[in-house]
Order: sequence, then C-alpha cells, then structure tokens
Amino acid sequence: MSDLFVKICGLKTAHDVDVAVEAGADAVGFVFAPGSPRTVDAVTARELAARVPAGVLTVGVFRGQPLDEVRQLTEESGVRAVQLHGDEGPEYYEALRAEGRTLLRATAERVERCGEYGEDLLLIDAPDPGSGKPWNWGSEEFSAPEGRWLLAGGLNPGNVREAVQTTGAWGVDVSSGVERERGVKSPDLIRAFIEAARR
Ligand SMILES: O=C(O)c1ccccc1N[C@@H]1O[C@H](COP(=O)(O)O)[C@@H](O)[C@H]1O
Repeated sequence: MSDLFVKICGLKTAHDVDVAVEAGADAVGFVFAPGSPRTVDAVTARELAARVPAGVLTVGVFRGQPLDEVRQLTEESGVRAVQLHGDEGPEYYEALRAEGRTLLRATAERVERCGEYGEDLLLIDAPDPGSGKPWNWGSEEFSAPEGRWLLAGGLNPGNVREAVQTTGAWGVDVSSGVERERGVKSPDLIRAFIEAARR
C-alpha cells in the first residue's frame, strides 16, 4: 500500500465521517463555502470534527470569504486546517498562519511549487471546485509543482490510480466522486476510492 495522502471532502454526517476515518483517510473536509450542496454550519462541523481522531486532519473549506468569517468559522468549528479556494494573497495566508492553522491553498493556475504563499499543502483543482468535472491533468501541458501537492477535480474510484501515476501527485482530494447523488456521500464509494488510490 502506498503512503499517498487522501482527503475526503464535503462530509455532512457522522456516519460518513466514521467511514472515511475507518477506511484510512488522512484528512476530512467540511465545506463552509456558501452555495454548495455540501455546506455545513459551524455547529454541525464541530460535532463532526469532534469524532475525528488526532491523526486525521480536519479541514474547513472556504471560497472567497472575508478573513474574519474564516477565522470565526474555524474557531467555532474547531477544525485544524483551512483550505482556501479564492484569490487570497500571501498576506491572508500569513494572518492565518500566525494563528497556528495548517493551510491548504487551492488553485486551478499553474504553480511552480508548494509554499509560495506560505501554505503547507497545495491543491491543484478544477476551475469549478466541487463540480466533479475532471480537468486536463493528463495533458502534456500540465507540469506538476514541486513539494506537497494534492490533485483534485473529477476524481473517482475508477480514475484515481491512473491520475496519481500520471501526475506523481503527493496526495488526492475528492468530493463528487464519492457521492451517490450530488451532496450525498456513498460509504461504499468512499471505501473504494481510498482503496483504489493506494493500490
Ligand atoms: O465540494 C464543494 O462543494 C466545494 C465548494 C467550494 C469550494 C471547494 C469545494 N470542494 C473542493 O473541490 C474539490 C473536489 O472536487 P470534486 O467534486 O471531487 O470534483 C476538492 O478540493 C474539495 O475540497
């Protein structure tokens, strides 16, 4: 089994959190970005995060939200990491870093290496995060960044292994590809994804 880092995102129920943890996820994500079928409030995220053992990273997912809102939701929910999908600059990362958060920077742009904005992990995603649409990670134009980076966007149990082999990603992140309908996770697909990712 490989030591590929696997994050399962967009969890909304205790059962799905337990399934992801038991199946070996390294990180679980709770969406605070508005307008997603996966959005949860801070109270729900707090209850879910409390089930997660210390060795598994809990991540709050944000998109273009003000720094004070990110701070408040992070504090109230107790998640340890912040994943930013907006166009926040390095100073935004610096402010959160000073508060001791683990930082994931999500982008669909070409990036040379992880850490340029002070992030701990870089997430290379589709332009429309959470849509389940794959992007051209297999094309010759794509060049992988240096350092710890996660591949996301349209991954599922059927394509994740090939995606990792093709790109050399350090880790993977998934939401739509482990759902039986939009916004509703499938425990079987969560297990199948983690198993296939590390096969
Ligand atoms: O999952 C969402 O709804 C979401 C909303 C806003 C920003 C990020 C979101 N999720 C991230 O999108 C990818 C998963 O994409 P896919 O559904 O597997 O194609 C992953 O990085 C999630 O953390």
